[in-house]
Amino acid sequence: MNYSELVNEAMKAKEMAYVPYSKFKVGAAVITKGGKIYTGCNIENASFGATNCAERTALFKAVSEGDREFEAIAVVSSSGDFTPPCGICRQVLAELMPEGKIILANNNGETREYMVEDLLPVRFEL
Ligand SMILES: O=c1ccn([C@H]2C[C@H](O)[C@@H](CO)O2)c(=O)[nH]1
Ligand SMILES: [Zn+2]
Repeated sequence: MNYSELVNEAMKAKEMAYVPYSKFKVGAAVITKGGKIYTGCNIENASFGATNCAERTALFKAVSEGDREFEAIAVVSSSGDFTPPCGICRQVLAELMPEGKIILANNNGETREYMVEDLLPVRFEL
C-alpha cells in the first residue's frame, strides 16, 4: 500500500504541535482497517513528564472515538529525518496495534516501514 496520504496527514498534524520547551514538532496519522484517519501532534507540559507524544495523541483520539482496529501509523517530525517512536509509545503501539505497520517518513519523500515486533520485541504484557 502507498502511505503517501497518511504521511501527508501526519505532516499537517505536526504543525499543530504544542512544543514551547523542545521546539521539536512531531506529527502522527493512524489509519483504521476501515480507512478512517486520526491525526495527532505532541503536546508538551511544563512538568515535562505530562507531555504526550504525537503517536499516543493520534491513537488515543481514535480509541476514544470507538476505533480499535488499525492498519498503520505514519510518524514525521520537524527534524525532517526519520523519527522512531519513543519507548512509551512503542508499548502503547504494541498494545493497540500489535499487527500494525509503523511508517517513518523523512522530508525527502522516503519511508521506512516497521512492524511493532521489530521495535519492541519481548514486550511487557499482563
Ligand atoms: O515518540 C515520540 C518521541 C518524542 N516525541 C516528542 C515529545 C516531546 O514533545 C519532543 C521531544 O522529546 O518530541 C513524540 O511526539 N513522539
Ligand atoms: Zn512517544
